[in-house]
Order: sequence, then structure tokens, then C-alpha cells
Amino acid sequence: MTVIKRKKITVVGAGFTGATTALMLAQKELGDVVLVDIPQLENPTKGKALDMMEASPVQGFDSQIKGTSDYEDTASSDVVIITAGIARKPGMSRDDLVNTNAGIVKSVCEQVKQYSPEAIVIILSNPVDAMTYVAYQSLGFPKNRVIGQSGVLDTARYCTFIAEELNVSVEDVRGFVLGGHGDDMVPLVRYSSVGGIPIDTLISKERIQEIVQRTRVGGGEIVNLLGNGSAYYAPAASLVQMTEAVLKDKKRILPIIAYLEGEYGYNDLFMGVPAILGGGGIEKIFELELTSEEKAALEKSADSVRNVLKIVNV
Ligand SMILES: NC(=O)C1=CN([C@@H]2O[C@H](COP(=O)(O)OP(=O)(O)OC[C@H]3O[C@@H](n4cnc5c(N)ncnc54)[C@H](O)[C@@H]3O)[C@@H](O)[C@H]2O)C=CC1
Ligand SMILES: O=C([O-])CC(=O)C(=O)O
Repeated sequence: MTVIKRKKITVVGAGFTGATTALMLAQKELGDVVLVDIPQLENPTKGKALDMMEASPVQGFDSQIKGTSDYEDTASSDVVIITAGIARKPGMSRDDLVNTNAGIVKSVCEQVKQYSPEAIVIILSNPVDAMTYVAYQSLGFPKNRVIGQSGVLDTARYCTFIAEELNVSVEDVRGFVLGGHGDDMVPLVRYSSVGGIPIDTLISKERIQEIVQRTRVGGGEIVNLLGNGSAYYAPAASLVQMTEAVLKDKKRILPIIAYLEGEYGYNDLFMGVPAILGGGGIEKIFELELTSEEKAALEKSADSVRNVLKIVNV
């Protein structure tokens, strides 16, 4: 008899982003979820998972959520999401996290490689463009199976601000953010619209520039408000959208961090670009025609990513 098995999703790091992601994945019944943290935090990790399971009768989801520090529990995962690492506090940049998190991401990837060699891996840990590179090197997986999260979140912020500006539904806003996940990211105004109407016909140049700038420092805005950590609801929602695109082979066109081999003129670099995300992971990267101004902005963003890579020490 053929038995159809549920998908298995591992979330490494059971902190703010990891725990929120685990709950959202289960609520959407995308698969069974294994939530992993370090041995010293095994009981709190088990406690979070059990607490989520106890929400399942109320909310009516049948996904299982298991908390653990043992990678054997993660074996043969279809998707692994890595949120392990430290988060920034007010006054810090994402790049300040680089060497602590590079060591953590590398050690996590060694376990992922051993226990889930066929998984598609999505990285959240910051600075995420560089951490996706570290993961790619540590995993040794093909480039289509190593994906970083930045553009879905940055685009979500951008679209939130546009919807607010025009007092329209967020559902009707389309936008794109290219480049690295830092203050030089490149929201593409020319490719932004509401209900198909280009935003530059509806919002003044000055206001658009303010929205672009607010998007670029959107992570910092939340860090300053929270005071003791960084954003987690919208980052978790972004990870869930990417995971859903993979597990349901939806072939969504999403801005994601991909390994570039000539695209946009870049080589041996992970950076945010629009791509088709489906059952094969990154199935195709789209190369948009850019104006000279947009190209210069992308180059500045690529430089910032390269500069972080220069100081990675693993
Ligand atoms: N790329 C993006 O768009 C975003 C990235 N981030 C980044 O995600 C990371 C996590 O953020 P939060 O969840 O808010 O932090 P958090 O501090 O709440 O949670 C991180 C968790 O990772 C765990 N951890 C540390 N080393 C580990 C290891 N070797 N194995 C397993 N778990 C380990 C910690 O014990 C902690 O529970 C940070 O680096 C943050 O900057 C956060 C939001 C958005
Ligand atoms: O800002 C941070 O440190 C966390 C993050 O990447 C974001 O929320 O965009």
C-alpha cells in the first residue's frame, strides 16, 4: 500500500523568528515541524513546541511540532530553515553579527548536511547575504537548494508603506526590492504598481524617495522600537511564503537571495534577485533591464555585500 507522508520542515533556532515561523508553518499545515536549538535550551525549546501543539485543537491544525536539540530528529527534512544566531540591538548594524553568526551557521550546516542531504535550505541569520554564502560553502549543496531570505521581507515593508500612503489594500500593491539586505538595498520604483497603475503616477517623487528610504532602514526602525532584538512577525511570514512556494511547487516569482554566476554581471556572490521558487528550489533567476541609475545603486549594494564577505572568518 502506498502511504503518503507529510512533508518535514526543520527550523533551526527557536528564538523569536524560529518559534514564530514554526507556529505559522503548522497553522498553514505545510508539514510537520522540528524546532531545534542548542542543548542548553532543550527544555525551553520542548516547552515552546508543546505550547504550540496545545494550540492545535483550538485552531484546528494537524501538523506535529517537536522541540529538540538532537539533529537525529531532523533527519530527512524536505526544507530546513536556519534562524540560529544572535540578533542586533539598537546602535548595531547587521554586519556587526558576522563572525559570531558565521561560526553558528557553519556548525548548523554541518548537521544539516549529515542528516538532510536532500533538503532545500533557507537562511535567515544575519548578515544574511554573507550567511547564505557561508551556508552554501559548508553544505556543498547545488546552488538551487541554498536560498537566503531578504527580498520577501523588504518588499513586504515597501508594499506596506505604499498601501498606507495611498490608503489602498496591501493586496493590490506590487513591488520589488533588489540587492543586499542592508541600508543600500534597491527598491525598484519603476516596477512598482497598485492595481497595475505605476506608483510614480500616483505619488510624488519626494514621497516615493521617503518611502524608499524608510524601506531601506525598515529593519532598524523595528530594532529601535523593540529595544532588545529585531523583527520577527514579518520575517517569519516571509519564510513561510518561501517554504510554501517550495513545498507546493508553486513557482512563485519572489525576490530571494541566490548564488549569482554572471547574472546582473556578478559572479560568486549571493544577493537578492527576482527568481522562480518551486519544488526545485531556485528554478530560474530573472534579469531585469536596469537604468544606469538603478545599476549604480545595485553596484553600491553589491559592494556592501562583498565588504562583509571580506571579514568573514570561519
Ligand atoms: N534575513 C532577514 O530578513 C532577517 C534576519 N534575522 C536574523 O535572524 C537571526 C535570528 O533572529 P531572532 O530569532 O530574533 O534571534 P533570537 O535570539 O530570538 O533567536 C536565535 C536563536 O538561535 C539559537 N542558536 C544560537 N546558536 C545556535 C546553534 N548553534 N544551533 C541552534 N540554535 C542556535 C539561540 O539559542 C536562539 O534561541 C538573527 O541573526 C537576526 O539578525 C531576523 C529577522 C529578519
Ligand atoms: O534588522 C535586523 O537586524 C533584522 C532584519 O534583518 C530585518 O528585520 O530586516
